[in-house]
Amino acid sequence: MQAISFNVDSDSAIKLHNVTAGYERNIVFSDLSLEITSGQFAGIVGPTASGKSTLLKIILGTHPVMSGAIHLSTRSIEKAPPRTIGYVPQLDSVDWSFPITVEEVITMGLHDSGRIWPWPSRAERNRVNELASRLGVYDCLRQHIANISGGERQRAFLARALINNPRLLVLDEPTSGVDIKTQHEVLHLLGDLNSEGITVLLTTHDLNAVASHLPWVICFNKGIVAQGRPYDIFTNEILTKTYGGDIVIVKYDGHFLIANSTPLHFRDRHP
Ligand SMILES: Nc1ncnc2c1ncn2[C@@H]1O[C@H](COP(=O)(O)OP(=O)(O)OP(=O)(O)O)[C@@H](O)[C@H]1O
Repeated sequence: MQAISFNVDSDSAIKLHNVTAGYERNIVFSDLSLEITSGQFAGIVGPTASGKSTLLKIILGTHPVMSGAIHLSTRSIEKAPPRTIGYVPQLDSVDWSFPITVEEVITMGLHDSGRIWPWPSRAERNRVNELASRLGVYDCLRQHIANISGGERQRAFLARALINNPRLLVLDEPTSGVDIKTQHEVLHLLGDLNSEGITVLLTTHDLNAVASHLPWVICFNKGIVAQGRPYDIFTNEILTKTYGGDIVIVKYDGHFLIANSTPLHFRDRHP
């Protein structure tokens, strides 16, 4: 049963109430309640198969919930709700052999309601060019999507997600498969979009990127383990509860670094 409503008066961008979701007989999470306030920049972290993508899919409405309700805000999205959510999929799931240029990828994000012709209008073309310039892929517009770098692909898909001026941006692992510098650039870009008023919700496996770029984190493992500011939430206890592994947190001078195992030589000296 899918129960999604669009709640005009709420300050929440997303509200889940007692949601149970999964696949046939595999219930991934049950009775999940979660609220993401409008204007939030939040990251969901958790081990593989913990249900992060499933959570995004039910928010996007591409996967049904088994029970419970989802409320999405609002103000600007009453007329065409789903299209005001921009979505960037996990790029691992994209078939790069598909014959499509960067320009076509971005243009595909345009919804076709009310359009007389199947091709973009001059204004839409200008918007594609403007977004491609802003995201640094203007020079790649005519190139095949297979022939650009991982960072450029991430930016092209981000441009596609932004083409309808969404108020909510949902991204599945935008920091995977790119180098550290590109990860920082992508997260800076998302921070800039967030400061322009777009609510951003993403999943990632990169705890250090979350720690240094995001104001809010949700530790998730088939349910919410904890949520809050990374500095408060990334404790040994919470991360061990989330990942169940050997996690080391080094805090120094207001900064911190998270490693997923203790180096062997350190273990030998500190058994
Ligand atoms: N289409 C599907 N059909 C059946 N089971 C699925 C499907 N998609 C995911 N699952 C199962 O649901 C569970 C949660 O998967 P999900 O993809 O939400 O996890 P995740 O936290 O996003 O993992 P990762 O970090 O590896 O992307 C897993 O056990 C997975 O095998």
